[in-house]
Formats: sequence, C-alpha cells, structure tokens
Amino acid sequence: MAEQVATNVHWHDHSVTSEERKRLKGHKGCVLWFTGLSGAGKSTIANTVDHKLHALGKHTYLLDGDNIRHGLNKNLGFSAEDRAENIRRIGEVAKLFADCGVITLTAFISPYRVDRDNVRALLPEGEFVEIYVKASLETCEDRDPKGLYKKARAGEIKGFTGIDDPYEEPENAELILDSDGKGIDELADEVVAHLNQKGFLSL
Ligand SMILES: Nc1ncnc2c1ncn2[C@@H]1O[C@H](COP(=O)(O)OS(=O)(=O)O)[C@@H](OP(=O)(O)O)[C@H]1O
Ligand SMILES: Nc1ncnc2c1ncn2[C@@H]1O[C@H](COP(=O)(O)OP(=O)(O)O)[C@@H](O)[C@H]1O
Repeated sequence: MAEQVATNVHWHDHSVTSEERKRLKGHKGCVLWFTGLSGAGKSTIANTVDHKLHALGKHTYLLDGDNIRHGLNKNLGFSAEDRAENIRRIGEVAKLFADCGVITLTAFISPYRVDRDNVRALLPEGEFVEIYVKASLETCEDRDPKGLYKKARAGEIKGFTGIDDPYEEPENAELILDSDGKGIDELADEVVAHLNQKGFLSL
C-alpha cells in the first residue's frame, strides 16, 4: 500500500452522507472487479453486465483498462510496480464511485493477488466482488483480437501477461466465469443473478 506523503492534510466528512446518496439511487454501491488474462473476456462481459444493469434502472459505471491507460494512468507501463500503482489508483477511484451508490465495474488484468487484495481491503466488507474471468491461455491466444499475443510470442512485446509475465489466479473469488465454455450473455446473466442474490440491487 502506498504511504501518505503529504502532512498537514485533514479528512473532511461530507455533509451529504453515503447513505443519503444510496437512498436517492435506490441501491447499494459495490465494485465488480473483473480480473483475468488479456482476451479472457473481461471487457466484453463487463460491458454486457453494465448494459443489463442499466436496463434494469441501476446506476453503474465501467472503468476499463485500455481507456484508463489513455488518461488517469497514462504515465504507467507494465512493470510490476506500475501495474501495482495502476490497480491502486483504480481501486481508489472505484471506492469513490461505490461510496455514492454506483455499481462500479472494472476490467483490468490485475495479475497480482496482493494488488487485488489491497483493493479489497480499501472497501467496506462485502463491497468488493472479485470476478475471475477464467479462460485458458490457448483460448486467449486463439482470440487475440489485438494481435498482442502474436507480438509477444515474436518477442516484440516483453513482459506480456501469460507469456513472459505472471498471472496469479484468484484464490477466493466471489465468482468464477467459465469463459472457455460459456458465451458472453450467459456469463453476464450469472453476474446479474449473483448481485441479485446477494442483495446488491436494492437497499
Ligand atoms: N505487457 C503487457 N501485458 C499485458 N497487457 C498489455 C501489455 N502491453 C499492453 N497490454 C495491453 O494493456 C491491457 C492491460 O492493461 P491493464 O491496465 O488491464 O493491465 S494491468 O492490470 O495493469 O496488468 C491489455 O488489454 P486487455 O486485453 O483488455 O486485457 C493489453 O491490450
Ligand atoms: N465467453 C466468450 N466466448 C466467446 N468469445 C468471447 C468470450 N468472452 C470474450 N470473447 C471474445 O474474446 C475477445 C476478447 O474479449 P475482451 O473482452 O476484449 O477480453 P479482455 O478484456 O479480457 O482482454 C473479444 O473478441 C470477445 O468478443
């Protein structure tokens, strides 16, 4: 976890409370943390869940890997340190969204267990929902929508997750999606059903 560097800064409580914000929205906030290899289906499934929840009248927002790396995190690369900082910042942003009752979806490889666990620790108990989008390396390489695996195999990209950089599988994910065996719509429905069952879609 990053240490606080600045001194003489003080926490201020908001005059509109987190509970009041949630009441206005009609449901709790949470973070749906999709993790998995590049090409596993994180982004596509998260987008489909986002659509389905929006259609149900829920307040959602999706923080997507490639997009965040064009803005907030454009100064970060793919070393272990930069990936940790990437995930830390996303975690802090997601926490703010969840605090005001938004169902926040994130789609990042987030390959290191400790980085994901640090985000879990940032959030109130039960609000971090780790969703492992599980697909074999073979499946991901076959899909290879951006041609990145091909480049990594050719040595044109170094430190590519799954090829010459690690991916640590979740040990206690709330949900595991079988992206080798099932289609996008079915997997998105599994996520919505989980949220419903756990009471995230109401107050
Ligand atoms: N070295 C290396 N390793 C893995 N991925 C790479 C790399 N270089 C570029 N890319 C592209 O960046 C996307 C992953 O970014 P993330 O922010 O999700 O990565 S991480 O969570 O910080 O590990 C990832 O996108 P997704 O396919 O959406 O996962 C890749 O398109
Ligand atoms: N369960 C699935 N079954 C079939 N194709 C999938 C599935 N999940 C994702 N895909 C396809 O695989 C490709 C990569 O998905 P994407 O969501 O970009 O992965 P990620 O965000 O994990 O890198 C896309 O073309 C997507 O349509």
